[in-house]
Amino acid sequence: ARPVVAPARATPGVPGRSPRSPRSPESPESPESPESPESPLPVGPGAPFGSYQSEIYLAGMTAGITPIFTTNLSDLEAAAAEVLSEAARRHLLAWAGGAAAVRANARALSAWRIVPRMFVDRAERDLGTTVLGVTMPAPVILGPVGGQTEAHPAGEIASARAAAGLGLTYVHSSRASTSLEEVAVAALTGQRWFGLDWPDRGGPDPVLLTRARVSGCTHLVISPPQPGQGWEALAAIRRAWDGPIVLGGIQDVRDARRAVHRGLDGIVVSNERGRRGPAAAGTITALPRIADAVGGKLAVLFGSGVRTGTDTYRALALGAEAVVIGRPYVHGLALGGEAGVRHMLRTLLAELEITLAIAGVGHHRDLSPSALVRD
Ligand SMILES: Cc1cc2nc3c(=O)[nH]c(=O)nc-3n(C[C@H](O)[C@H](O)[C@H](O)COP(=O)(O)O)c2cc1C
Repeated sequence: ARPVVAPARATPGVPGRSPRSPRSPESPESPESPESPESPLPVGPGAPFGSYQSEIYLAGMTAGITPIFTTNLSDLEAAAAEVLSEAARRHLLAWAGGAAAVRANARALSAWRIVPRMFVDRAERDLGTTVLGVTMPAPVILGPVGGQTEAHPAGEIASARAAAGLGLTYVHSSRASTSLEEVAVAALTGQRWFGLDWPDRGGPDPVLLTRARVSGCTHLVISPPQPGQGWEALAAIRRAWDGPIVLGGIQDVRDARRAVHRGLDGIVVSNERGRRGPAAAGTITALPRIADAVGGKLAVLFGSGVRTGTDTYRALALGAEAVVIGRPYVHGLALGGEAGVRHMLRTLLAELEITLAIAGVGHHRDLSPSALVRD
């Protein structure tokens, strides 16, 4: 069987490293090649997510087409490490020494176990949802990640196109390696939000926010203030942005309540890539209490360490309306450009749908913490 798309690319500038399996002569020129025979079956908004496994099986059986890379998302980071340069690995795999926080997140998530149900007839499953007025085919958002051309030459354009193709929302980072306008043109039909760093005293750059607006970003996702930065900038952000505003980095019930009082429309429960020092507990530990305290008053999203469909299920059961993923789609990008991001997303969504089926749940809005037990 030949691979669907050749592995992303060689690892430039790293002596002694070579891509895992070199591109064969009959492989397409680039992962973005329109001819790349990704699957004989239809893909796109409306394709049932849970059928991806049987699609992969059929494509292999009937056409000799194998998936672009592993469907075991827990192995994705290691696979991406194989094709990335040393510099890219440092930037994309362990962010600013946050490895301890990453491990704590993974440990805390995996401690929650799924409770399988029997005697529940659930033929119909629906992953669709609406978050802050945006209709989504699944509760999964691609979070802001800057500098994505380091993972793959097609960078943010590939990620935004893969998201748009599946109808998922993509958050464009203000530190992206590709401009807002280029991404808008490349992924015109996609839902796009804008990820902004907390501004300095001078307030947000009005030109940047206007460009985000004009290029089609509807919502703002802001990183939390750093030590020494006050809340004053929030009023200026409000004045400069008339759409919904989501604040990231929330880990504490009191901060979540403060976000409600300050009129924010949503929060992301996340640990800021561990930049605030190693977390004592994984971020998921804080989610149930925060969701209890402020759920219904603003949108509660979860965005730290989600790697699989099972992790997504865990976060939804513990009170998140949707999850925000970062590194996993960048690993998919490194391994196969746009097709790699699409494969990663479809694998995660298939897994989520199958996990819901195992748990006997038709829609994730019916999930509650009782759908999990703790080790
Ligand atoms: C290489 C890299 C760059 C990132 N750049 C940004 C950024 O520009 N703005 C932002 O708000 N978050 C940024 N993030 C944070 C992600 O959006 C996400 O919150 C974080 O990676 C945690 O999610 P994950 O565990 O799924 O990766 C970045 C993360 C990584 C790994």
